[in-house]
Amino acid sequence: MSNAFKQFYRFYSETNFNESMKRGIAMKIGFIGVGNMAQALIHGMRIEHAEWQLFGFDIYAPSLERAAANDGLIALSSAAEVIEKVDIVVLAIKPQQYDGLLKEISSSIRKEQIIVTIAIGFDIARTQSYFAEPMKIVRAMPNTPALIGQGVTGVSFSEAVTDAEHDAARTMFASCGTVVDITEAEFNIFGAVAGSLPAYVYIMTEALADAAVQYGLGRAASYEIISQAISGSAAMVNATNMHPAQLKDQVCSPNGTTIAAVDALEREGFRHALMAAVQACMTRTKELDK
Ligand SMILES: NC(=O)C1=CN([C@@H]2O[C@H](COP(=O)(O)OP(=O)(O)OC[C@H]3O[C@@H](n4cnc5c(N)ncnc54)[C@H](O)[C@@H]3O)[C@@H](O)[C@H]2O)C=CC1
Ligand SMILES: O=C(O)[C@@H]1CCC=N1
Repeated sequence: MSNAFKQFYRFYSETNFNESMKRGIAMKIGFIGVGNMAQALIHGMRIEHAEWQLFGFDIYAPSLERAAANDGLIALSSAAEVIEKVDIVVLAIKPQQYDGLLKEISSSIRKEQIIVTIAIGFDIARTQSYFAEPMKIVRAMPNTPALIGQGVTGVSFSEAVTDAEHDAARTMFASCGTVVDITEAEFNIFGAVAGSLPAYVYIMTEALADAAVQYGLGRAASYEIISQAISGSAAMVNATNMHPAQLKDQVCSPNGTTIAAVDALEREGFRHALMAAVQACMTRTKELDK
C-alpha cells in the first residue's frame, strides 16, 4: 500500500460514523467499483446517514474489506449481486472500464432502478445506448472532498427520472456536500474546475509548504497553516460575495509584501498555468468522450 493510500485510510478510519447517526429514508445504494471516488462518497454518506444500506463490489478485494470495516459497506461478490439488491447503482469504475461493465450488466439492470454514472466523458445518451428501453440515469460529477462532507457534485438527469427520484439522487450527494444541477453541456468544464480541482490545490499546498520549510517552518505546521489559509480564503469568496479581485486588493498593501508576491506570480504565468490546466483537462475529456 502506498503512503498516500495509508494516509487516506488513516483519516477514513478515525471518523466514527455511529456518532453522527441521523434519521432519514433507508436508501439502498450499490457501488460497482470501490476505489478512491466511491470510498469518499461511501464515507461521506455514512457519516450523514447511518441508516442507509450501502452495498459494493470491487474486483480488488482489499478495498471492499476496508470499506466494510470502516463504513459498514455490505461487500458482495459480483456486480450482478449488487444490482439485485439495490435501488440506486453507482458505476464508480474508470471511464475506460464503462463499456465492458455496461455490456455485462445491461440485461440485469431493472427499469425502475436508478443508474448513477460518475465517469468523465460519459454522457447520458452514451449510457442509454447500452439499453433497449429508456432508463433512469443520473449523471454526476463529484469530487474527493465528499469524504469529509465538503464535496461539490454536479448532476443531470435522463427524462425517465421522476421528480421524487431527482430529490433522492440530490439527497444522496448532498450527504457529501453541495449539489449543483448542471446541464449536460456543462459537465466537462465542471469536471475540470471541480472534479479535478482538488489535485491543483494539493500541488499548490505542497509547493507553498516547500517554500515555508525553506524558510524554517516545520513541515507538519506548514501543511496545517497553509490548508487553513486556503480554506478560509476560499470560504471568503462565497461568504462575502465580493469579486475575487477586491478580496485580493484587500491583502495588497501599497508598496507591501503581497503586491511583490503578486508581481512574481504574474511574471511566472500563474493565471495562465491555471487556465492551461483547465484547457488540458478539457482536451483529455474530449479524447475520453468517444
Ligand atoms: N478520483 C476522483 O477525484 C474522481 C473520479 N471520478 C470518476 O470516478 C470513477 C472512478 O474513479 P476513481 O475512484 O478515481 O478510480 P479508482 O481506480 O480509484 O477506482 C476504480 C475501482 O474500480 C475497480 N474496478 C475496475 N473494474 C471493475 C469491475 N469490472 N467491477 C468492479 N470493480 C471494478 C477497481 O478495482 C478500482 O478499485 C471514474 O470514472 C472517474 O472519472 C469523478 C470525479 C472525481
Ligand atoms: O482524473 C480523472 O479522470 C477524474 C475525473 C475528475 C477527477 N478525476
